[in-house]
Amino acid sequence: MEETLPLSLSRVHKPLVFINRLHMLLHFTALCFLVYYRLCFFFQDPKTRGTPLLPWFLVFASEIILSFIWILDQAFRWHPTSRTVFPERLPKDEKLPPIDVFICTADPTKEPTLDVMNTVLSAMALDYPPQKLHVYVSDDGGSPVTLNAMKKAMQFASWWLPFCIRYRIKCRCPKAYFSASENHDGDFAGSIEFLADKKMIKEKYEAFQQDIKRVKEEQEILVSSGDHPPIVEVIQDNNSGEIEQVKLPLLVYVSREKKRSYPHHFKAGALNVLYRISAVISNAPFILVLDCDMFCNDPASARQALCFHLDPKISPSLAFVQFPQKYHNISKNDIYDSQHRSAYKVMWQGMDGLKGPVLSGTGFYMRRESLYGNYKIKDTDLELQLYVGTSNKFIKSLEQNWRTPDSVSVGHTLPEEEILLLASCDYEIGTKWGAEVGFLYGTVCEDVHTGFMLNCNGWNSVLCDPPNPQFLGNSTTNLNDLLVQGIRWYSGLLDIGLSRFCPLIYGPLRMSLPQTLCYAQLTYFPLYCLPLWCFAIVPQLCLLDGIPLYPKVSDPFFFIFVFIFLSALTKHLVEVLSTGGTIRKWIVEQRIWMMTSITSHLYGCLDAVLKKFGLRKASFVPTNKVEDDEQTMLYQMDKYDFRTSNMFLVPMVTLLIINLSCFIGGIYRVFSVGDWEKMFIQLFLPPYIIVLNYPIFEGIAIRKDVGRIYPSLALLVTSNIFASIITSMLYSLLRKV
Ligand SMILES: O=c1ccn([C@@H]2O[C@H](COP(=O)(O)OP(=O)(O)O[C@H]3O[C@H](CO)[C@@H](O)[C@H](O)[C@H]3O)[C@@H](O)[C@H]2O)c(=O)[nH]1
Ligand SMILES: [Mn+2]
Repeated sequence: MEETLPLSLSRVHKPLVFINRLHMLLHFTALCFLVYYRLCFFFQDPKTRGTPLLPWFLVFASEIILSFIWILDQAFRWHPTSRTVFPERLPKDEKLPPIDVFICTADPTKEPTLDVMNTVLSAMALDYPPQKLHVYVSDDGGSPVTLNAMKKAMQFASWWLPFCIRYRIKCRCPKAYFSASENHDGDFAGSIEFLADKKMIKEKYEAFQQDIKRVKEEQEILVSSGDHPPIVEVIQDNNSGEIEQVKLPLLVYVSREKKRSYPHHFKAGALNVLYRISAVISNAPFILVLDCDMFCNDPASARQALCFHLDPKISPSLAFVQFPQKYHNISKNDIYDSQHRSAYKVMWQGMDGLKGPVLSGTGFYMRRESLYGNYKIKDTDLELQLYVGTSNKFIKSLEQNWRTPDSVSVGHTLPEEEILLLASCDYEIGTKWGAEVGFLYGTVCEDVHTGFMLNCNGWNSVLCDPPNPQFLGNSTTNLNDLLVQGIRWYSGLLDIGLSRFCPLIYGPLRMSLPQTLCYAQLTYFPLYCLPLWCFAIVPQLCLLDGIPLYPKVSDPFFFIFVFIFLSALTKHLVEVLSTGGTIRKWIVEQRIWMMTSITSHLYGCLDAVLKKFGLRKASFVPTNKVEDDEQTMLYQMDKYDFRTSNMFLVPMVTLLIINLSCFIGGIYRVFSVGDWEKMFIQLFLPPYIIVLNYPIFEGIAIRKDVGRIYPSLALLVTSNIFASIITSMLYSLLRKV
């Protein structure tokens, strides 16, 4: 009986499907009317139409781009699905497969070593047989600080793991456990023995913290963005813990070789090195990938993921199980939408109902075999060498099942030539690494690209989103980090859209239409910058000059525009509310959409285009993960922290100036001429933009705290000059053409 029970169930949200599709139909019909209205203009007699061609064309083009992205967006709402897992129905521990965990870190100055070690410890403490768990850390900084800290972490693990196991601790990231205001210590909460052990472990953790501090002080932090040799070391398990002797998972430090003259392909390159090295050490069939700032908040994720990977109905074509990214540092109103609500609460569910969610960089259990590319067992050794490189051990691993890693010499820098070969920077030259094998290169959004290609090659994925967050990361909670990270993402995403893997061309023959549209949305939504810039300038300038761009109030088409506007806003509001958000969250998301579109989307697109023409090199600046108390406080108080570069502030301030001045000028003109009926929508637009972006105005004119927009001469002069140039140039152009 037990064996026939399914390991997981999936459920389609039927009422949601109905509502979504009805909304699509209505909204789409209205869009068709809009296009009809705009097109009619071009067939009117130029003398009687009363509006110049250029502004009409610009606004129409913007509406077309918005509608295009809207259509792509609907694919996520076509077939939303969610899943439930039953890990208690899994086979016994002896029958479970081994798992390799990959953790990437790059820069100990931006990624606090203590936090990285907390991630490592939380992964080692997963609820899984320890002899079947192997944790590999990739240190792209090649820093002795990380290596030495790992040795300390291993010592602490020999206390921490037995404690977690004995008292069935739920949160096994020590930092999170000790800083939580309340812990669900379960049955043991009142036990004297537990309390004594907890006190003792807390002291050990404090000592561990001090150790890390000392390690940092002793070794001056040299982040070698330059050259360093490969180092692979298995960390010694002293097993000094006294609570109970338990076996600890294997812990391996890997710093791949770097030379300035060789491309290192950022995180994807680091993951591929781990992928090869782990293949010759443990070769586990499943791999958990974690960013260094994303700890395991619940030890159950491995078993939950196996509910899919071990399900004979799902597993043959299953590449990975993705858990949504969730964060521990989100405030109530989340003024930067740091949690990416729409992505992880709406879009991924939608993709799960198609061919599966896109790979999201961290928090996923990948099947090793799915990254082998198109290799076939019958390939000769020579062919395989051209494919995966010259390491015979690695080639052997392709055909071999997993093995227990007792053959490696623990505690030493691994002497094995072969392992160093696999971590060397020229290993991949002339092979298919990054093109067909492993994590793919060519964009800094390696996750989306790899996930897309897996889906194209026939692999599926699933989303696992249990009520208790399995992983918790650190999200960007200040404007500067948010926008800098945004540039990288949007540039990386558009890279894919502009490459030969453009989803709209590469996808349709390889996957269903809705899934193709989802990927197209992910790669093209940075194009939001074009319509948003247009809507922030063109209707406003036309208002100033009395050029109507929208139907007048008495025109039946007026209601089409009102309907589209309200329908989009209402749909968004309903989604925010139904995914646990508030009306304030809805406003915040609208605002952040505008702010990021005119800044990081724009710069991201420019970056991608320049890269396409070979005028810029790809770069991956890791996000800053050092917590700044002042910044955190501003975020918690819902105050934007405008301490960012003028590169971001100038566009915001410029557009604010244009909107304010055009509104004042426009009102004055409308009152003197009395054509408010014709200009109604254009009169509405600037105050809507200003009110929604009130924090920018407040930041310049009202706030006095550190996070305000400091009215430096450079900022004010540049913004005013930009505003004047845009106004004067466009103003005359829009009237004439
Ligand atoms: O050359 C590099 C650069 C970065 N990293 C690591 O990559 C991870 C992600 O970098 P982070 O700075 O945290 O970037 P985020 O923007 O927060 O990451 C998101 O976006 C990335 C793609 O741009 C994905 O890879 C991540 O999984 C996803 O969480 C971190 O663990 C870094 O240590 C490296 O190992 N080598
Ligand atoms: Mn990150």
